[in-house]
Amino acid sequence: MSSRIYVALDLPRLDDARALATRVRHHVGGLKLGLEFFCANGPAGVHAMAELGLPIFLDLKLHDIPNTVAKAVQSLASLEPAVLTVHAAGGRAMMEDAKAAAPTGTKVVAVTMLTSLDERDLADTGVAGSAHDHVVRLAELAQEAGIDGIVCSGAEVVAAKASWRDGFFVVPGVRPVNGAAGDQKRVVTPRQAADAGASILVVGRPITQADDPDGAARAIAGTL
Ligand SMILES: O=C(O)c1cc(=O)[nH]c(=O)n1[C@@H]1O[C@H](COP(=O)(O)O)[C@@H](O)[C@H]1O
Repeated sequence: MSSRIYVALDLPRLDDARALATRVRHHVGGLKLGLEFFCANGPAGVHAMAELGLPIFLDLKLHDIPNTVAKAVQSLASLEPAVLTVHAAGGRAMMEDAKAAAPTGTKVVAVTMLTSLDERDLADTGVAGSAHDHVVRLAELAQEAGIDGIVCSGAEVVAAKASWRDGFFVVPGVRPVNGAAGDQKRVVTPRQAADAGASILVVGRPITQADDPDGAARAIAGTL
């Protein structure tokens, strides 16, 4: 079985992203390309990374009116990403239209509550209640909208999965024991994410900023 670890290549330069991916490719199951990479390199950069032969997770976190998101998804369709993100806060119709516009082989997953936020941040945006309840509510909405899964922290996977057995659960905010959290607030270890039932673990800086990215990826894979 291929690794559940997707490395987040949050780098602006194509050459750097390609070099890093080439180093860690035997310890990861896919490559996640996000806003930083896409804004700098565009669709051509995604095509270039796809040549490495690993599944591409295109993390653009689309969030706009349904028509705009659907048209954006159509514009990305030729890239045929394995996974594509939208924001669950965009609502049911936006998620339905995103899924309808996506290629059949692309999993559309909705970001529920960013792992960089805690309950105080949630309150600041006018949302009362716990992170747990917020994620479970948005997971239900995503499921009703007919998309493939959600992005949430490892702490919420078990609860969200209880009513969505075949959902696809993406867990970022993953840190090895004693790893620096940085801007992430809801973190779990790779082992905790895997045990909770994550379909994919997204790991960025613990690999990309390591002195030995290859060794770091191998070590993380070895804990699963
Ligand atoms: O959608 C994501 O991938 C995502 C959602 C979320 O809630 N939190 C989150 O950190 N991410 C992404 O996951 C990656 C985490 O990177 P590191 O914190 O460096 O491991 C980044 O590329 C984020 O954009």
